[in-house]
Amino acid sequence: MRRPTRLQGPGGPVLFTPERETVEVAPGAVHVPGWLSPEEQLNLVRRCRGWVQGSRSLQNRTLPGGGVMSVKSTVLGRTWAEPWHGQDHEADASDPLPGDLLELGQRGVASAYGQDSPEAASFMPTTALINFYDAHAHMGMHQDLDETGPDPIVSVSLGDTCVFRFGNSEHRGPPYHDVELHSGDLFVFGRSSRWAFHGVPGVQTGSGDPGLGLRHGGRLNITVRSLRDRN
Ligand SMILES: O=C(O)CCC(=O)C(=O)O
Ligand SMILES: [Fe+2]
Repeated sequence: MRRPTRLQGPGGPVLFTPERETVEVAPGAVHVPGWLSPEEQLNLVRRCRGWVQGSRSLQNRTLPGGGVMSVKSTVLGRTWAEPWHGQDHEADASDPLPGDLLELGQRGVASAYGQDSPEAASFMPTTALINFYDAHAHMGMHQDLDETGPDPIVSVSLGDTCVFRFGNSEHRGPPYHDVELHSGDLFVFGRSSRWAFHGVPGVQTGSGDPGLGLRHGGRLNITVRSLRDRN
């Protein structure tokens, strides 16, 4: 877990960042750097390529207020009751979450909160959201409110490094922590941080390993979630 990471500036020198260690950024919000091995990252990128075909292609979604997101997204597994932000396939409550993602989510919770934690025993994810960030994409501060239950959100990063802004549960302004998420990092937020505002102000273009196979660079983010019935 404690290994130094290297950051390649676009066309610039290789910068050495300090050792990165697991940090509980706020109660219940845990950053685990270097969680996935390079091989696991490569496999996950390959799997993502298969998952985002056809009606599940990555698209710039329209927000309920009419704005178009700069991030391209798709959802796998169980979807929200209403067609999701312009998702063009019918919501299907029986869609199974791919087994690799179910297992990824459960492993993530166990790594962040401990194998013996209540969350590790009970987390049964139903849904995964895949986000793709190109050089110009960002995500504004928001709460993840679509899942009504208290289950944690499990987030995995692949490709370019980003700044993940993790705020408070009251409003979208400061105080917040800016956390660098590198390829292979895990970030889990639940418990009293479950409703914290968070966002991605930007990605460091070209910082990802070209060997990952993201043809034009960019960042993939997978969040594994548990969608409960609203009533
Ligand atoms: O890209 C990320 O790291 C965060 C994504 C996110 O917050 C979301 O999809 O709700
Ligand atoms: Fe979110």
